[in-house]
Amino acid sequence: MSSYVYKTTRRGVLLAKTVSYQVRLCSGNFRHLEVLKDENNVAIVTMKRAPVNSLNTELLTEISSVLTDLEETKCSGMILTSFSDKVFCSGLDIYEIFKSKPSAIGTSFSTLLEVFIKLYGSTFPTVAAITGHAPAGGCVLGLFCEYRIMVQNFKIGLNEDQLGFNAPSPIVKLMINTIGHRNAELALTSGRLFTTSQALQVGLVDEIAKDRTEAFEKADGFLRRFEMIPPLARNFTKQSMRRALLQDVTINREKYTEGFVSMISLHEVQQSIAAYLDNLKNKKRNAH
Ligand SMILES: CCCCCCCC/C=C\CC(=O)SCCNC(=O)CCNC(=O)[C@H](O)C(C)(C)COP(=O)(O)OP(=O)(O)OC[C@H]1O[C@@H](n2cnc3c(N)ncnc32)[C@H](O)[C@@H]1OP(=O)(O)O
Repeated sequence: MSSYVYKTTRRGVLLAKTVSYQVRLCSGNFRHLEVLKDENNVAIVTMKRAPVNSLNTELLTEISSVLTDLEETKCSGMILTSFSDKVFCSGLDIYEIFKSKPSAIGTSFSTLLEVFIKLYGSTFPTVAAITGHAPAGGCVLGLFCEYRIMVQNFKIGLNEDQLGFNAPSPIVKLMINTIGHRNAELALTSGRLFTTSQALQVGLVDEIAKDRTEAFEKADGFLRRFEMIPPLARNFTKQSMRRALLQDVTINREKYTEGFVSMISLHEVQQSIAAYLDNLKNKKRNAH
């Protein structure tokens, strides 16, 4: 697995080969995350759960705990990225929702909602540097951030319908807020995965990068936009734009979790997930 080092430039971060100025966050000891901060208090959070950053409860809990830490240490911005140059995040760990106990499915989903509340509602600006594919929960993580920069020639989208279940309503709303009702309906009902350039066209991502380095330069550029904006004003505006969805998920977290568990536990849904997994394995076999 590659280990990346980030070099500080002006107020942001650039991928670099040499060790430099940044400080490693000491407050957490993470198995699946690397968290670096530059001298301007910008955090680079790199998911590194090989091979494809599938979101199991452990990784989600680590993300949640980093977000708490970043709030407490008054972080001035965050870049969320992946160790991989092929996959940003492959979504929820399918093996935690396939043939699993309802309690395990519930814990995984409820932790995802906790991440939503902290990431979508963060006081600091957030940007996803999407260095590879981002299906389902991978796209969801990107949507929780304020801005998405995606490396060319990958796929992103909410393909839940392909797995046999529907995307819960908060994420449908978030998708509508991002790409509009018509595009969201067409995309969600077919479980569509967009190529990077299609995603840009529809507004699912904000910028395209040719590679990881450019994605970081652009992420840095996004965070620098706020240098002259008083953080308090920025945050009030952000919270007012996001309040309705945040309140809904905060108040109804248990209800949404129960709904997700019931849906995933249905026999037909489990059968669809099994077929989807077979298909994934066959694709891999045929590729070799
Ligand atoms: C307000 C908030 C509301 C939130 C609502 C959220 C609603 C629910 C959200 C999400 C649901 C989900 O995320 S379900 C998961 C859906 N994920 C996918 O459909 C992705 C499936 N994977 C792929 O398409 C591909 O693996 C890939 C494009 C991501 C990578 O392809 P690549 O060719 O590089 O790698 P492989 O396919 O060979 O995979 C390698 C290895 O990883 C295993 N794998 C892949 N994805 C997952 C996964 N999601 N969970 C667990 N494991 C996964 C794959 O089986 C391979 O394993 P083996 O090497 O053992 O065969």
